[in-house]
Amino acid sequence: MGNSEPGTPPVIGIIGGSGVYDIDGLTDTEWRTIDSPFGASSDALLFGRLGGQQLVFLPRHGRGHVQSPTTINYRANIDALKRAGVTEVISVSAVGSLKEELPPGSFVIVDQFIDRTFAREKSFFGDGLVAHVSMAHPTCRRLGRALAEACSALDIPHRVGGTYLTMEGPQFSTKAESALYRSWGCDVIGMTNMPEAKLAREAELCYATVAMVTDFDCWHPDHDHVTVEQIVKVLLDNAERARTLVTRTVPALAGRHTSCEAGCHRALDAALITAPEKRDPARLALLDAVAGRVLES
Ligand SMILES: CSC[C@H]1O[C@H](OP(=O)(O)O)[C@H](O)[C@@H]1O
Ligand SMILES: Nc1ncnc2[nH]cnc12
Repeated sequence: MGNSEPGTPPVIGIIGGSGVYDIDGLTDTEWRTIDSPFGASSDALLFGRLGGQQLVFLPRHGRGHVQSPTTINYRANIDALKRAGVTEVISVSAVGSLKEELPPGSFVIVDQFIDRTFAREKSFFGDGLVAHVSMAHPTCRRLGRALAEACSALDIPHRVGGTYLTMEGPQFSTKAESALYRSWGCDVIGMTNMPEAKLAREAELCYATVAMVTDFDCWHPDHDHVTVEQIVKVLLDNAERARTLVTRTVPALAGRHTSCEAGCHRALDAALITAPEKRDPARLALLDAVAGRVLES
């Protein structure tokens, strides 16, 4: 089960988005299904090693891209990663650009989100055990720094920091929506990173997203609408660079000997509000992995 106490070695989880259905260069690989009380994860998890580092990969939409952004079981995915021992999660995602200066091919190390999704389970907690975690800084600055350094070393055009608007989908935005999100100052748009980032925080996992721009959405005067065909053309090259980026980033994360300096591994310290004697045993049983650290003490 997940363990992020000081001194425990990191286990890096990679959630691969559109176009990223495997990771190159892993040794000792095994696809393993992890049972979760929250249901079925998008696919089995690929366990392996990269150099000396233990790594667990999950294709967000399943191999062959069979799950839509709305039907992905985000809770099962994060719970399964936690049960697999993962301590930090790198999310790789295709996005549309809402800024002229972020053309297709650019990478953004996202540090903020706006959540416009409305048809998804967004919390592990609820009646019987209520918790409120901070989402002021939704990504881990340490993971973000490692990703940015790897982008620089690989000469990948990238921006450090940016706001990712999560829409419900699966249809792309209307022009009016795209203009609205631009007026809010958002940088990129996608359909998956919420509630994923919220759930990673509740599960006390470090989380950072590398967003790979595939298109200009539909606001751009020279790009009247988005199509999957256009996206896939850019996606294949982006996905190849993302795999290289992950390979380069993972060794930099291997040397952590204390729990995350940004506090991700202690997100539940001040989050539970339900009185101990009022907690629902059925809810507690679901939370053995996600909240075991704070429930056992
Ligand atoms: C294939 S384009 C739309 C699809 O791609 C993004 O998914 P992911 O974040 O998993 O790369 C976007 O959010 C949509 O789900
Ligand atoms: N324009 C866009 N809108 C939403 N999700 C996307 N994923 C890739 N491009 C996108």
